[in-house]
Amino acid sequence: MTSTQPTISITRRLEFDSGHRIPNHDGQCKHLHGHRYAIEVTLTGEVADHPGKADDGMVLDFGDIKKLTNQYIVEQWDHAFLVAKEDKGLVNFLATLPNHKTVIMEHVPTVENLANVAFAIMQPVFAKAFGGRLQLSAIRLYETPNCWADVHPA
Ligand SMILES: Nc1nc2c(c(=O)[nH]1)N=C([C@H](O)[C@H](O)COP(=O)(O)OP(=O)(O)OP(=O)(O)O)CN2
Ligand SMILES: [Zn+2]
Repeated sequence: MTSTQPTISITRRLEFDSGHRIPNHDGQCKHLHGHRYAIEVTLTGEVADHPGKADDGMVLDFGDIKKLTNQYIVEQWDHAFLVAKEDKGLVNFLATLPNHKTVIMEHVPTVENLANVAFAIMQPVFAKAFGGRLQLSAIRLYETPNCWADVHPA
């Protein structure tokens, strides 16, 4: 039976702090620096019609988006230095710092690439959770209040 319910998108925002650099940048961003990133996770699905239940009237409890995004992204990247594997001098330097939280990325850590990685991590997580009834429809990652990248399903 096909559903008559409209789909609705909901978005949960979380923030974290990370260091990075863009090694071949022709401006300031080639230097080691950091950002307070903000990630906005948008899920699309039907609103639950479960009178009397905790999730009645929700696509998903915002707390569930927070929990999973914290687990898979924020706890991994917060107060970490995000470095491209090709940035070998820096990778080697960071490895000399005892217990330093370093995340080695496949590609240069632009906001586009980081948003792409976050989407690739979170898409299967949300596809498997909650009975497969939700779609990760967007990830928006802010590098600064003025600069961000959006990723949507292919
Ligand atoms: N397309 C991209 N361009 C740039 C990226 C990026 O990830 N993708 N990153 C940077 C720098 O890392 C930096 O984060 C952005 O610096 P900037 O342009 O200076 O942004 P601000 O918001 O700090 O700029 P204000 O001048 O203070 O408004 C560069 N480019
Ligand atoms: Zn930067």
